Amino acid sequence: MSDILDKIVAVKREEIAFAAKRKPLAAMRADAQTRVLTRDFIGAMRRKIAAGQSAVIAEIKKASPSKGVLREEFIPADIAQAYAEGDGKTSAACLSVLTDREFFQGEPDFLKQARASCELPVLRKDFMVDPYQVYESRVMGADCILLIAACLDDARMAELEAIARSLDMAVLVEVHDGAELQRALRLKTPLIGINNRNLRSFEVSLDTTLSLRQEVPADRLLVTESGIRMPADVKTMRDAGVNAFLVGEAFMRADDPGLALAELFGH
Ligand SMILES: O=P(O)(O)OC[C@@H](O)[C@@H](O)c1c[nH]c2ccccc12
Repeated sequence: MSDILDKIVAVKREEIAFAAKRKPLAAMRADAQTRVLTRDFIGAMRRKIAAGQSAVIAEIKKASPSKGVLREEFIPADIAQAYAEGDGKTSAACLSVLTDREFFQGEPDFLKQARASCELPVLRKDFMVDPYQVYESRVMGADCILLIAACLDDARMAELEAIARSLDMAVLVEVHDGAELQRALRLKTPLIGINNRNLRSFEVSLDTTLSLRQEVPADRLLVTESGIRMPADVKTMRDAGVNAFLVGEAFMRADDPGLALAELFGH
């Protein structure tokens, strides 16, 4: 267990084994297959961009392993509504909800509550390593899942993507370096996230996106993730042709996350 990512993955495997005792894979899969209608995650992003706006995936995250608790009063339904409304002019395209308990103090119920309180498509933000979690995501109500390239080999990544697609969920594949990006580009999904935060050291640098962006083909939708805090950060990205963002902490620390979003992205 050399670093935090290995530790997280180990905990995930334990959680999956435990959950599968109560509800076996076959039952979870069958349940997932009865669910109807996801919300169009990629469409919601593209619509914002087509309107000349930034496509913001606004995150609902109580705590993080690097920063601890980010927000004391934490009511996912209220935060989701605030994001969906913004200031009436500038608002979120989609939501991201942390469901990991151990490291981010998240819960599956947070996703359900957030999704029920608005019309935005929702990304389940967790560490996917097993098909079980993909079926479970669909049962939770997720419209999109995150696949972190650093946690997955090629075969597993493609397998999890195929399951997500078969269940009508979108996939955001997350990378942090050129090698991971090349692996991600072999998937079918157009949604490529470049995480400015190194998940092993927690160091954040917006140069991660700026230096990798040219390697992302124009038919993919590049999402810059983490460390976006100021209007100047947004401008730097937009000037570089990056129009999609995943933002958490800057909103979680604000009294009104929806107004904070409008302040950061309204221009
Ligand atoms: O809070 P920030 O710096 O705005 O970052 C949001 C998001 O990118 C970050 O929460 C994140 C990106 N990839 C992840 C993978 C797992 C957990 C969390 C993340």
